[in-house]
Amino acid sequence: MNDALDDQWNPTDQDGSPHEGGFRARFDVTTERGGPRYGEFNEQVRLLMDRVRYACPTGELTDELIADLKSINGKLADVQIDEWHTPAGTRIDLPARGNITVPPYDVTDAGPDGVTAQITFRPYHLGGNDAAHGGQVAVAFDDLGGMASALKIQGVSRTAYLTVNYRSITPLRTPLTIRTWVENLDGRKVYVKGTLHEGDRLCADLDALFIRLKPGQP
Ligand SMILES: CCCCCCCC(=O)SCCNC(=O)CCNC(=O)[C@H](O)C(C)(C)COP(=O)(O)OP(=O)(O)OC[C@H]1O[C@@H](n2cnc3c(N)ncnc32)[C@H](O)[C@@H]1OP(=O)(O)O
Repeated sequence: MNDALDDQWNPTDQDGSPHEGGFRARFDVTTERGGPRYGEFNEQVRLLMDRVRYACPTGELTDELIADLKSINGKLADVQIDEWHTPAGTRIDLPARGNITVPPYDVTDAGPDGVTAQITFRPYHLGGNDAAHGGQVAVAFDDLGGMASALKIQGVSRTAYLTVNYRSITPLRTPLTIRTWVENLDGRKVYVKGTLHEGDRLCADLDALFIRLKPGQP
């Protein structure tokens, strides 16, 4: 990868400190970065992906959309910073902490005993036949399984394995309940379980292992 590309994907850290490992033990969460309408901005991006997923534009409209998107991407190119200071991932007041790459969830309960959240898979999370893509269900379990691990060990861990059993169809556009909790701790090994329900119906369950990172471990 050349230097220009490397800079594009790894913008310089704002405070110049070296990365402390796979995830930083501490980074500032916020309700302010991106401004008071950042949540609305997130929603527009999600809506864009919903519309793109089901759109069949004419060639002329595709030309117009490319021009519009180039303009938007140009504006965003001017405000790139490192991952530790972006609103996406640190805006704790927004669904999925403002991270549009994760299916939007709202945490309703979180602590050392586990995490409960309401999650809604969007139209753009389509796998097929109006059901959620299995990989998107795994993304949700990874994010919230990682959160359960972090809250239990009060530290950072990485996913070693993540097994998802798909028990029944996971619907789109429907509020679902997702739960994750630490089942067992064995040294650095954090065994996490999880469930995804529509009402009483089990859609999927999780069996995962997270490993607590050693100081400085990438
Ligand atoms: C709040 C926000 C949450 C966001 C959560 C998002 C989480 C993520 O997506 S992380 C990204 C995906 N994961 C990765 O990229 C991880 C890549 N893998 C790695 O970095 C390393 O393999 C890592 C860190 C998992 C383990 O490596 P290392 O720290 O050297 O540990 P290592 O000594 O190999 O293993 C520790 C123990 O775990 C066990 N172990 C490690 N991997 C596995 C595995 N896949 N299956 C079973 N056991 C395993 C080892 O056998 C060992 O056991 P014991 O202590 O009994 O001998």
